[in-house]
Amino acid sequence: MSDSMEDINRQHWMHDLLGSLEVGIVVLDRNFKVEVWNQFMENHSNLRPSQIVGQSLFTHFPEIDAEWLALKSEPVFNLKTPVFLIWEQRPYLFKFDCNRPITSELDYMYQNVTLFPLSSLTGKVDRLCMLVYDVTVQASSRLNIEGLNKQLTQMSRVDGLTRLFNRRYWQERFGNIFKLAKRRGSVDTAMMLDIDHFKAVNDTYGHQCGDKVIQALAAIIKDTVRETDLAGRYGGEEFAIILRDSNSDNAQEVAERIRVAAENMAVTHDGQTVRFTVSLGLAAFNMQDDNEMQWLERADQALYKAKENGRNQWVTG
Ligand SMILES: Nc1nc2c(ncn2[C@@H]2O[C@H](COP(=O)(O)OP(=O)(O)OP(=O)(O)O)[C@@H](O)[C@H]2O)c(=O)[nH]1
Repeated sequence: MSDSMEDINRQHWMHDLLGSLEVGIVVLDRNFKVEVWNQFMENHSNLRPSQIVGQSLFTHFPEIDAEWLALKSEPVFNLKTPVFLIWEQRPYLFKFDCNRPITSELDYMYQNVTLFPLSSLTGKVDRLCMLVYDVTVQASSRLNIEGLNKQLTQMSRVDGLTRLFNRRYWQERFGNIFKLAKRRGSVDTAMMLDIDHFKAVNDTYGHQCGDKVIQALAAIIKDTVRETDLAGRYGGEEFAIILRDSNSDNAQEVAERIRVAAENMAVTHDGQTVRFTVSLGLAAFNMQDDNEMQWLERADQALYKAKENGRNQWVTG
């Protein structure tokens, strides 16, 4: 075979090689004009090399931030070092559809991209090569795991029946609020509340009905407190709330709102209407408290007094 035939032959199988790679290969000049566009890129963009070669990359892909890419490519041209663009920082460079609708919930192909210099015989770098890797499967499983971890963390903090914070997590957060209050002298008020004669609800209507009453009270609490307040299920039918930036007067208003809402709430169970009331104890943060439990204890004492005084009321300790 002659040398020129050998050359053509080589070009032919090199072309096949580039075409069969499951990686995008793009060669760009310093002005981001496309010089090579392989089969992978064609398959995913629906642009044949004849439609894009010789044209600016940005004409066809306006989603690519030209300034940003120029900045990223600087070390490739000037320092002759490769640059890696990872999906965790930017999910994709080319907005290609995800072609794995069954295995992935992601809308677009996630990509890792490598940019490396192509030097001429004289060592000058006038072109860079871009390798585009489809990492949708890896990204999808990583995002799934992260999502599951978030869910697990959430589940470990929240009480299943009421969706309020459970006692363990509430206590942890309460500890931090106390430390902050001690440092800043914040105006926060602790509130303990408990359903009156709840045992009778369970005994009369059954445990399931009791659960519904607990849920109804939790809903009232969620509706009444601010997002910045800390509300948790402290025990069976006992709840604890830290009302942030609330002095005794503000807290009494909140307490009264909860008390009235509970009194007016009708829970239906097996065709029967169940009514209930709550008692509440309040204690504003006091610099003299040595620890958070002393503060909460004052709210608990106030709750005890509210029970003693006849229930369906709030008392400030
Ligand atoms: N349905 C239901 N009942 C619960 C739950 N946790 C605790 N309890 C019940 O709540 C009742 C609490 O009763 P007590 O502590 O005697 O208080 P009470 O009957 O509300 O009386 P006072 O608080 O004095 O007004 C008990 O019967 C517990 O079994 C729960 O998650 N669901």
